Amino acid sequence: MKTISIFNQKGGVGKTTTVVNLATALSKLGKKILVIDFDPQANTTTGLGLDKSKVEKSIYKMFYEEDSFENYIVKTEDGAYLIPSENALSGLEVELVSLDERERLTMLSSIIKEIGDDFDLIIIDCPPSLGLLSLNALVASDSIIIPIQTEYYALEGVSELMNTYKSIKSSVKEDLEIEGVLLCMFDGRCKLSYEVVEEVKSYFKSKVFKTMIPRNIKLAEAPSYGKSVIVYDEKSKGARAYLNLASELIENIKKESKEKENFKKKTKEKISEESKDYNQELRKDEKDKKLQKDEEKNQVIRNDEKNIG
Ligand SMILES: Nc1ncnc2c1ncn2[C@@H]1O[C@H](COP(=O)(O)OP(=O)(O)OP(=O)(O)O)[C@@H](O)[C@H]1O
Ligand SMILES: [Mg+2]
Repeated sequence: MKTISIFNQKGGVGKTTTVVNLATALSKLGKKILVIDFDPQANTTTGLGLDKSKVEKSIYKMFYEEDSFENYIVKTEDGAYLIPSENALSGLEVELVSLDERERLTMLSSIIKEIGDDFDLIIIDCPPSLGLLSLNALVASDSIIIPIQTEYYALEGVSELMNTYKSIKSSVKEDLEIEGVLLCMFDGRCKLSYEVVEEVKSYFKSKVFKTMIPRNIKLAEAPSYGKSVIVYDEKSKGARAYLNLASELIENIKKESKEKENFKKKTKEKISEESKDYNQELRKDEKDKKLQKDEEKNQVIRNDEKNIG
């Protein structure tokens, strides 16, 4: 199981649209996906068909109640599972401040650990800020997907975002990875969009997903029906783009885990090779010592014989 945060402190770049549609697309491809809406705006919650004013068992409540985690998970009509949010979650930011530094950052991690290995993937929607809610989401994640809107100020705030990422990596979560950078709301008729794509690629290099999300009216309409675009209009460009992204992500994760396995295997082989060499050397050393001792003994005997003679 892997946990991925969809993160960019800039507002309106396509985080929630990506969470809702990527999660649904992955479910459609047979994966068991849990979405955690960790934004007090609760747009993912409504986008997946729930009335946020009627939510009782939200992620916010999970921080205070003793109930078992299954009771907070809802199966959405679009196929993914969801732990919903509610506006009251914004209060958590203030409440976390009173905790000690480590606990303040690891509260969501502890909750996710309880969920265990029930899902193939957990996807977290983050609020548009670098506050404690986002930091908790990053610390709880194995990797992040950074959606970037292909518009004039696309890279604005990216250095701040990268500084936050690096500071989390060097303090609490050494192995936090960038899963990929996703170009959103791409407009093929606009020259500027192509320029922004080049700019983002020269900054993030191979980390940029091959799939780009086009600006598509169906993507904007679907949330008002409480549906993902995959269910709202499966043939739309938006739906196809998120289905492609889901396949690309699955391939990347497969590749990554193969590489990790190979690395583990190679390290194991290297260790066993080294210990073999070491044992051989040890045996040779012992043999040499024994030969030397034998030689010394023989010398004593020879001397004795000489003396007797
Ligand atoms: N590819 C797209 N084509 C058309 N509209 C889009 C697309 N992606 C997102 N939108 C629309 O743009 C707006 C912002 O998108 P979204 O809510 O996903 O951004 P966000 O990063 O989650 O915002 P926030 O920072 O407020 O949480 C929404 O109205 C959404 O419907
Ligand atoms: Mg959002």
